[in-house]
Amino acid sequence: MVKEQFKELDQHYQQVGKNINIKEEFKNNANRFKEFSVETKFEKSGLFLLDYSKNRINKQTMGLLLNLIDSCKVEQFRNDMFQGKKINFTEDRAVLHTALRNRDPNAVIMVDGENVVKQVRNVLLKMRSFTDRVRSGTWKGYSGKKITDVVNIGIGGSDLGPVMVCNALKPYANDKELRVHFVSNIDGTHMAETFKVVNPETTLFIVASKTFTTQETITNALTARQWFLSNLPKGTDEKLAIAQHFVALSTNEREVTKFGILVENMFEFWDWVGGRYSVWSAIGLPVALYIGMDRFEEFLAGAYEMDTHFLLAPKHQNLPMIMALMGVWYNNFFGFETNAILPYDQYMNRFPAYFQQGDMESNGKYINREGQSVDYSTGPIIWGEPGTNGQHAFYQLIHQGRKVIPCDFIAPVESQNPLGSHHPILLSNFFAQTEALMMGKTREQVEAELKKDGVSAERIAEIAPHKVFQGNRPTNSIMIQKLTPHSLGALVALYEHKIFVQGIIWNINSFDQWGVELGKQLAKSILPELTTPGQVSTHDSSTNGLINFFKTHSKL
Ligand SMILES: O=P(O)(O)OC[C@H]1O[C@H](O)[C@H](O)[C@@H](O)[C@@H]1O
Repeated sequence: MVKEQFKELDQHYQQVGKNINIKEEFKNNANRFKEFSVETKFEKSGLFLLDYSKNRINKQTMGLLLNLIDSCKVEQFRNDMFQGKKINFTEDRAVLHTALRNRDPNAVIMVDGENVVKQVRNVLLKMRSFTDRVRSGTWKGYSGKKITDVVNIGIGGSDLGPVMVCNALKPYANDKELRVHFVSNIDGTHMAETFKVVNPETTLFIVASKTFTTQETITNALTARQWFLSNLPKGTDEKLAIAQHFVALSTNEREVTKFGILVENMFEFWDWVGGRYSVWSAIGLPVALYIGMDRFEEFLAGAYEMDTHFLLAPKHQNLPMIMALMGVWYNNFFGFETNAILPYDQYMNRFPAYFQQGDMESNGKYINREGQSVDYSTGPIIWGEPGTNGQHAFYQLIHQGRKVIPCDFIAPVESQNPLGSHHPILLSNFFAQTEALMMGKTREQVEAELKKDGVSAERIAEIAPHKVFQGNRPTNSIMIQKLTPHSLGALVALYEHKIFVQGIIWNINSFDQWGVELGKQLAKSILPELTTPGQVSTHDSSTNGLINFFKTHSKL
């Protein structure tokens, strides 16, 4: 099906696209930046600039790419999603992270006969009352002391979002008053290292799990409970102490109660919230505790601004649509397999990792909506690190490697910490990198430079080829005014919708994650084999060999 829509683009790629040289395009078109950039000012999130002019596109490419929005019915699917239709059909679920951040006081979104907006707002009120009490110190630990540390126990979508946002919005928190810690890995080290730095008297544990059956999270939570109880002074009421120190974020009330957490200490969300889209739900509680509920709601409001833009902006000015189309162009025509996300803001250090899950779990699929294998490429490999650290690590390959890596450069105009000239230096690197990647450096330029430095002709012949840069390496540049709760919300929503548009174009369901299940099932069957005596012979010889090596040499 998609092949049909790709036909014209494929022809264009063969005849024109694959030979586009961005540098030449700039030479021939003084208006290129204007034509291939979108500048918009959101009321609350402030300025957003997407410069996509340093891509291997021309006007015709853009026209054909934009046609995909119509031919793949992106707008219809988008509207279905916002209205709560069950577009996640393999799980028979609506996909409504947009309802979590809908700020319209009169909004009504019905799922199975219930107005979900009402449910969302009730939980937000409960979160507000709780966070206010914890932050002000009215909520007390078992010994009557104020909570100083929050430990979030969760994994995947129940971890990465809060981690990323707490890091990004650190300037809005007060670490002297309240610190947040995240434990995700089943490796006992993660929990053990956290125990070292918190005091049970003043620590609040949040057990965050949509299903409340995830092995890692439940094991970590049981360990935390045991540690907590073993530290209680004799004679303390254990049930009461647990109620003061353990809360749950989940859709599964039965399992939460079974664990021993009171329903009144459970913050609910629903099956129409995908794990990797859940930071906007009760899963955001650690964020709300860390920066306060007002700021958390600003984060929601920023996303709502991007949602509205995604719904209303014409496609040629629609930020998520344009970003999605750039990705499709490289993924499906040039065959570029990865996409680097490079935030030039230290606070955004977990942003690439967050969208590794967001993108790769959503679009890492080879079965289309009709249940057939696709014969074109789908979700890209997402990776990245903050600039300028990445520059001193892996940019060599981006500049001179055999693989072409389309990159997203992201930076705020204003720094949260404008120490001396740090910010201009940081941004000069951002601008220089995107320019260098596109312009490259010719043999002539290299030779002229070396000659000027007095290098001998013989030596020039020897080293010049190594210093040549082909250029023509594509980048998107995204600039915002400042990293605030609002603008972060908008940025995250921008990427979420980019992923959505790509999933529609690739005709896949971006909202299930069956691929994660197989390993989980196998691990469950292997666990008892590790603790029963004797050699294992039920697997392939490699897996048997590994298990038996472990059994022979471990002290279990
Ligand atoms: O929130 P939970 O139910 O504990 O799930 C945590 C994670 O588990 C799975 O591995 C899924 O692939 C993720 O999408 C999910 O975020």
